[in-house]
Amino acid sequence: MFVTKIQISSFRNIAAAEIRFDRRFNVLHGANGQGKTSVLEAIYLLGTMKSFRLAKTPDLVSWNTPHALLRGWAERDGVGREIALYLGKEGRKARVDQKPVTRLADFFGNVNAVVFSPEEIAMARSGPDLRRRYLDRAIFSGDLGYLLLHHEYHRLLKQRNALLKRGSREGLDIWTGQLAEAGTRLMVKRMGYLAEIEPLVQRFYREIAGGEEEAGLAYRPHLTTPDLVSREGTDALLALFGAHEAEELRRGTTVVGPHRDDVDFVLNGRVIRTHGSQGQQRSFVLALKMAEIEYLERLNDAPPVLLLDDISSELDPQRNANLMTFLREKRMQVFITTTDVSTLRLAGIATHASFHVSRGTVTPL
Ligand SMILES: Nc1ncnc2c1ncn2[C@@H]1O[C@H](COP(=O)(O)OP(=O)(O)OP(=O)(O)O)[C@@H](O)[C@H]1O
Repeated sequence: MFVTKIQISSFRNIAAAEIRFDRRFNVLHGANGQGKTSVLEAIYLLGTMKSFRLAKTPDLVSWNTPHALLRGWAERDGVGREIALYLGKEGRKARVDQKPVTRLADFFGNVNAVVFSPEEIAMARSGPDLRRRYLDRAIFSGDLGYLLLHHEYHRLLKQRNALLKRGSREGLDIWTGQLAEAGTRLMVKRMGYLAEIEPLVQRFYREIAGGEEEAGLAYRPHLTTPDLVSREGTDALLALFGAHEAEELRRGTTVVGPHRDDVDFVLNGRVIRTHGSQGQQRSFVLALKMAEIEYLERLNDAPPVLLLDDISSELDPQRNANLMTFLREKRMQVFITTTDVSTLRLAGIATHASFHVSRGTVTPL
């Protein structure tokens, strides 16, 4: 899977750019705030319709312009696709090969992208929201059914919350039943994904950090346990909703459920959020990203593209070297931003393209 070219107009601080990429390594360098991350963000949007910086559409459109347009040319198994994404007042509209996208399945899968950025490293020490968002994003990228299920769960949650806000018990059981059903399927998928990637995380963690520490991923469904969720069908969630119904009616919102789940990153049985050093936290997230790449490669028979946003400042020379070895072996397309090219170790990478980014202008070197 490769992105061969991208055209950007009126996006963030980039008025207009056309960039032809190398199929292996692409280095974007320049000072802070010049637009490097915006190029990665544009590639990610063409793959997922979402910003990895969690930005809303108006944040993405250049100030004082009505809309932004992104176009990308991607290639997978020798088949080329042209993907276009319009960002404007009416929201986001996509076309693939000039045809409007009516089914999400026609859009997703053309560009699978994995991001590794300082914000991702922060999730090892943050509250549950970032880890849950990471988990959801990682599952979406290989499973469109999960994306649809996630939408369904949140649609039901909104409806149920509207009812709770009115303080009405009428019809509540029906929404509760549907929410428990969608929620349980969501939780089972989360568990399945974590079980698949845990051995990969263990392997990569050992390769990065050396030593005998055992990395683990412990799913923490909100106020229940994984074994209850898998054993009892929807009973575990129904029991939770039942136990909290009075509180939910009082507060006018659904207080339990998978929208509050967490996943613990664990080393030798200890949660690294509270017990890990910064070095362990960084190694862990790096191992997690490598596992995500390996998983997607197995699933699609092709590795995703990797967006590395300014990570050399986060990784020490040894971890940087381990990452580069992994990338050399993977033969995947990589986009990397940096303020300092000297920190990159590109030796052994057969080809690469470099671009200088300054005030929203991208110049090939
Ligand atoms: N909607 C927008 N319209 C115009 N400019 C914007 C918009 N949103 C952000 N900017 C500006 O665009 C620039 C883009 O920064 P970006 O994050 O891409 O830079 P960067 O080169 O990756 O920097 P850093 O190394 O600090 O991450 C910033 O200076 C920001 O103020």
